[in-house]
Amino acid sequence: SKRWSHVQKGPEDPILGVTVAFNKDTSPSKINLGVGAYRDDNNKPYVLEAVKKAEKKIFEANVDHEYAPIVGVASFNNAAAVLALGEDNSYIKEKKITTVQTISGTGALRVAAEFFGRFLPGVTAYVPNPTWGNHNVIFADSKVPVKSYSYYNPSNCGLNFEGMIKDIQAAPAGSIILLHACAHNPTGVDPTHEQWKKISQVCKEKEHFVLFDFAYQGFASGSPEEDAYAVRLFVEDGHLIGLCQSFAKNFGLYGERIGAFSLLANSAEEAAVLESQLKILIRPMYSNPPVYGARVVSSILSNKELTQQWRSEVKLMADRIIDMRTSLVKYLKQHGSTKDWSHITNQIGMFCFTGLTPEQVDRLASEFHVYLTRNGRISIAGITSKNVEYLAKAIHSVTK
Ligand SMILES: Cc1ncc(COP(=O)(O)O)c(CN[C@@H](CCC(=O)O)C(=O)O)c1O
Repeated sequence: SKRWSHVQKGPEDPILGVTVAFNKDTSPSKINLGVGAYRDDNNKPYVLEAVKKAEKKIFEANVDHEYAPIVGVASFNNAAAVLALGEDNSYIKEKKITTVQTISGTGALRVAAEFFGRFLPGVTAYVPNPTWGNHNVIFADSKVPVKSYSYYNPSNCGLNFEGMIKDIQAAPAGSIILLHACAHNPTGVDPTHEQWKKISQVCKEKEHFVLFDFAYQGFASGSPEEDAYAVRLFVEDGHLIGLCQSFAKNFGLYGERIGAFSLLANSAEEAAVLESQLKILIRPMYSNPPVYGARVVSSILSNKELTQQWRSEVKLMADRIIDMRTSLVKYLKQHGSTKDWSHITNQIGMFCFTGLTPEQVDRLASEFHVYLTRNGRISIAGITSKNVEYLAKAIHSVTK
């Protein structure tokens, strides 16, 4: 039959497609700097000890496999909100917040976007330029108009703060402003504390709705509290924020698809109304979320020792990333590069926006078997003490 003959073959995803190309490469010196997934110094995925201990407890508890509620595992939802907002947050204490478990961070963003499409009709979402590629598509597929605000300054590989403020001020009052809470993807450039205060003030003046994408808590600086600085500042300043959380990177639970979406409200009654509509939205989308990842995260965060173990491990991951940044710059200099690579160590989190052109990126793949996204973003986690010198030589070769 000709039923599907009109369907066109689509392109690979710009990020996940890099792994497809990497897997096809047979060179022993190939390096994958594409997908933002942590690897240890042996380039292996890292299963946290805290996760292994939690899994043992879950196994020994002989749990069943019944459905979770539409909103997910309650103990996880509460733990996720407490981790982001803090133990003594008044919205949590007064139940002026609704949190639903989602299919990881992507699912949190999609549920949020679908909710805005229904209840903020015609309101435009503003995302940073550049941002995680999926942001634009998630809003577009949810029928939420999406535009960009200036964010990155290519001339110094830093923040275009003036441009960001100007664009946020120029957006129609009450727009949706998406902010990366920490470890901006793809640039690795975060506002300073002072700049966050100004951004908060401008969003308040314009009565914008602020949606935080919080995909790397603990992973950026090594401190979950430091990484929550912007989120907690905005709540302090009175913003009733939306919050999308991913537990993929900071708990190493990528494939378990564990995330959360929270909305702060004026009252417990309003929070309950919002939750009722979130349930109506989720039910026909995926009905209810998978329980395993929620059980692992809530087992860890409800246990002092496991939480302490997690904190030390997320700091270990963050510190290794920071070490690789320093090491890459050292070898670039050692191998004769005279360019300014200070942005590699100034930037924070999983990614570095190198400034490499698409043509230089193509050469790294074809001549040196080094794979990264064409916008010049590298996932630092793909760098190890064994391949960092080879990488530095390759980057120097294509940039000299
Ligand atoms: C800012 C941001 N938000 C949300 C997500 C969604 O992560 P979940 O796995 O759905 O929780 C990512 C993951 N971005 C990484 C991982 C690969 C991908 O999904 O693109 C990346 O950009 O490489 C992200 O970087």
